[in-house]
Amino acid sequence: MRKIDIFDTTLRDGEQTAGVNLNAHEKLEIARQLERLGVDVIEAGFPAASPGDLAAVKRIAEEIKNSTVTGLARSTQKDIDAAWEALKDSAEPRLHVFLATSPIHMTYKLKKTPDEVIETAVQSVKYAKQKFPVVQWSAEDACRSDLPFLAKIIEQVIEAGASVINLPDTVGYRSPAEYGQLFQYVREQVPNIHRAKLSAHCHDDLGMAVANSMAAIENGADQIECAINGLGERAGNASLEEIAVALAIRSSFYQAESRLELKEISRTSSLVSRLTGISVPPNKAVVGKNAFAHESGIHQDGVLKEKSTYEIITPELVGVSSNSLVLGKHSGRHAFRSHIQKLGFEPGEEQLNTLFKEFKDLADRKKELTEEDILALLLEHKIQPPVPMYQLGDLQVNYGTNNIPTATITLKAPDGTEIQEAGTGSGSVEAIYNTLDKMLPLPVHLKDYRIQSVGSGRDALAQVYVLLEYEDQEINGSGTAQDVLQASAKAYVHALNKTIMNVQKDELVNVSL
Ligand SMILES: CC(=O)SCCNC(=O)CCNC(=O)[C@H](O)C(C)(C)COP(=O)(O)OP(=O)(O)OC[C@H]1O[C@@H](n2cnc3c(N)ncnc32)[C@H](O)[C@@H]1OP(=O)(O)O
Ligand SMILES: CC(C)C(=O)C(=O)O
Ligand SMILES: [Mg+2]
Repeated sequence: MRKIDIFDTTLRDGEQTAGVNLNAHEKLEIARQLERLGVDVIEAGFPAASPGDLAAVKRIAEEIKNSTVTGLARSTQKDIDAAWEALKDSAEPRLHVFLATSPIHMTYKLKKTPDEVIETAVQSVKYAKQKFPVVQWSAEDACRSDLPFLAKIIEQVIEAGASVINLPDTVGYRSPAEYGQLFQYVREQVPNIHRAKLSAHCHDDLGMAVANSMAAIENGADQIECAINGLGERAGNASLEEIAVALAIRSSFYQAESRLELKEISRTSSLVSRLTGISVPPNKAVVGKNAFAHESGIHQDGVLKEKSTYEIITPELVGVSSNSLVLGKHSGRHAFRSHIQKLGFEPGEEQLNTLFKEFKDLADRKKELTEEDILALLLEHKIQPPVPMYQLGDLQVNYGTNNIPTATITLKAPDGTEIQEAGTGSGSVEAIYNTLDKMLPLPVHLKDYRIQSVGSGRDALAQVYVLLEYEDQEINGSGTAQDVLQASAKAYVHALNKTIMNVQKDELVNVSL
């Protein structure tokens, strides 16, 4: 199996996404997460761009030790000096220096002849090599360059000391087959290419950045440059998460793998989305909120019977706790039954048919069915969850920046008696959950906690979902209230009630219609 180096450019090309501007603190936070993700190289910025970017790259280079840190520079002494200033204290100082090689760029942008471009490239690599042990050289717009000229300049920059050669598809122009051929051509026509690693850097203007990167791997690329959530100039770069998972799932086809900690992917994507302000489209592969959501009845039935029928990636692989079966107008009876069973309801076959018909009618009228809608449907039909149920009574939470958060809770037991308890936690929600654990001691473990608003506006309801682990089962609970702490308590009590019901399953009484 070949090892592919993952070169992350979220903090450089990714930051070139229109509207994105990260400060040094935010960049450092992302760099730490990229290190946890296990990327081989972090391109932390463009030190000559601004004093702020130089300082950010310097901070990252000083702190990050398990990934190599690099920075970009034009082929000028000033840019290379700025990069050295930023990177000299990193574990293995590495420069990324570039110069355009296509006739369009050389003529109109650089206003240089091809010979002048070769001379500039060679001089910049030689200058960089006096400082940096590792120099990566990029032929900007390689994909629209004259091939013999490209081979000639690559040979000379390797001679000058470059040990990584990048062939960027700067404007996202090539098809996968063509991009693969470019790698083959360079490998065959550049006599000293064995002295360098070959790198791919693809843009998504025609939606082919990931496919092109994979084609480069098939044709001998050793390193792939990519960005979290596919961020980058214009339509963005190849997205790291898609390449990483494609390599993991299809490693036998590509005969290659990365060293990434894939379970960090979801967390990394969320962090980058939060700090850049660029949200991830729901249908985005691997990290979109729908990537593991099944909506249609036939798929849901398949997944309930055997997940691999419709899942080639397990959610756990990339750090997502579980898949989800979304109830909507395309859902079928199997998913509907499974959903209401998880809510603690056990309707008979006839009840199920009536409920399912009403559910379909409702789904035709509403875009998205919430858990509250389903509960309302069940209660309308007087299908009661089996007893016993504990009900949340009084809830009081004491919180102050200098105090230990304390919760005092009253629960109404199924026999009508009231129990009261107080407890503390490191935050208000934890104080509530620690108190409830004291009141209803069960060997449960909180696996997931999510909060969202129902609708928008300052008066929107808070909806909390919790997922508890009890022995080998997962039990969810939900609660809705105007106040987030009350919704949190309700969700936990809901899940604890369902856990108790599971414990006492034999004694359960189903109330019929
Ligand atoms: C494909 C890519 O993603 S390349 C990276 C793109 N990223 C960025 O540009 C972000 C950071 N850039 C910046 O902050 C600024 O552009 C700076 C500080 C680098 C330069 O700013 P300025 O000096 O004001 O120049 P400006 O950006 O307007 O123009 C670019 C100049 O660099 C030249 N240039 C472009 N690429 C290179 C290169 N690889 N090597 C040397 N010179 C280059 C251009 O020809 C132009 O030169 P000119 O002024 O003689 O016409
Ligand atoms: C600087 C280079 C590598 C680049 O971002 C590109 O060509 O797209
Ligand atoms: Mg780029």
